[in-house]
Amino acid sequence: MNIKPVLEIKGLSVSFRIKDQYHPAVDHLDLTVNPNEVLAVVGESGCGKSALALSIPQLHDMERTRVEGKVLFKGTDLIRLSSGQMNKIRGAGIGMIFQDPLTALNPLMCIGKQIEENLDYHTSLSTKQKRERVLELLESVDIPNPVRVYEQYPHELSGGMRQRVMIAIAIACRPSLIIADEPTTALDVTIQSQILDLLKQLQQETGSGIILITHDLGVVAEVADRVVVMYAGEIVESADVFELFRHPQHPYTRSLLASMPGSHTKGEPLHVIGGIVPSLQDIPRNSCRFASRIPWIQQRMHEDHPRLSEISPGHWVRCTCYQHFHFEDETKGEAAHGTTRDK
Ligand SMILES: Nc1ncnc2c1ncn2[C@@H]1O[C@H](COP(=O)(O)OP(=O)(O)OP(=O)(O)O)[C@@H](O)[C@H]1O
Repeated sequence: MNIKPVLEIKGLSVSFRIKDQYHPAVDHLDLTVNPNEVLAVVGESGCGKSALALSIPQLHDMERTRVEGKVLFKGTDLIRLSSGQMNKIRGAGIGMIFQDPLTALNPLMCIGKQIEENLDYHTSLSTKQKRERVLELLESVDIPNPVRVYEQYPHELSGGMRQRVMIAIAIACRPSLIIADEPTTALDVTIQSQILDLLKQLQQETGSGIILITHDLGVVAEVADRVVVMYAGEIVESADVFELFRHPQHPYTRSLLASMPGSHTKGEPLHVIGGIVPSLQDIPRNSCRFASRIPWIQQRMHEDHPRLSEISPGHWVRCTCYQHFHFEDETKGEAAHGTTRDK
């Protein structure tokens, strides 16, 4: 069966202006999200995940940002839409959930009215129908006592409850796509798990596609169907979640996985590859962007202008360096290079 993606991103570049020059934080990126699918985008801080997330609903400050390529939402290129056209899609076709509901919610408006605002803008429900729909939404995100919460203000709710409200707002108009940018990062582990279960359950009920941005591989393992690993503005690996966790290939993916609590042998320290994500001006644009963090791999083992190659059906990896990467070489390599790392 031919499934039509809800989101197709083609050749997307998002560049920020720094001292009158534009530097891509997302660089010629392609990805698709299908209905009924949770696509996780992972990477360390500074890899370009939020730059990507904000470019879908066109939320960048266009005074300082250049967005190029195609962002096709059910076939319509969002980059080409006017702000009026975009407003109609934002909140209706596309729902958004961000890390910090306290800044996203209006502190002066009660919860019920905030959810109703979205319905006001995108539907023609009567006042009575709107209230009923809001109570139904609060119930669907497992908020106890929806009638009371309807009247409450954001500061009266716990972090987990506020995030449930954000989810209720995001799903209010039954969007085909939900963008969740670090939705559980601010929450403690038990609540995190409940929120993720809720997202997954709602997604299964509505058939929407979710793009889940996170730095946390534990979150990925819990809910994702497919995973895209980003490094310095590029996808370095993408695969089905099981394949990625069982057969990670790119040195960056492998180091992310090896640094996950629970992934290492008992009693041994977590494995962490040294170095940091380069700043935008320092990203090497024509060679392997991860090379400087694995200096024990010789330059000739890397590709010039590395491309994504499909190494097994649906499993894509960038640069040939993955074929030469072994963790045990790291210590030898460091000795040979005289490099030291923070302990
Ligand atoms: N408005 C901006 N102006 C200039 N540079 C920016 C701007 N926003 C982000 N950047 C830079 O773009 C790169 C990607 O940032 P981005 O926030 O997308 O990363 P991220 O992976 O989402 O990290 P985090 O999880 O910390 O948000 C970083 O180098 C960041 O410093």
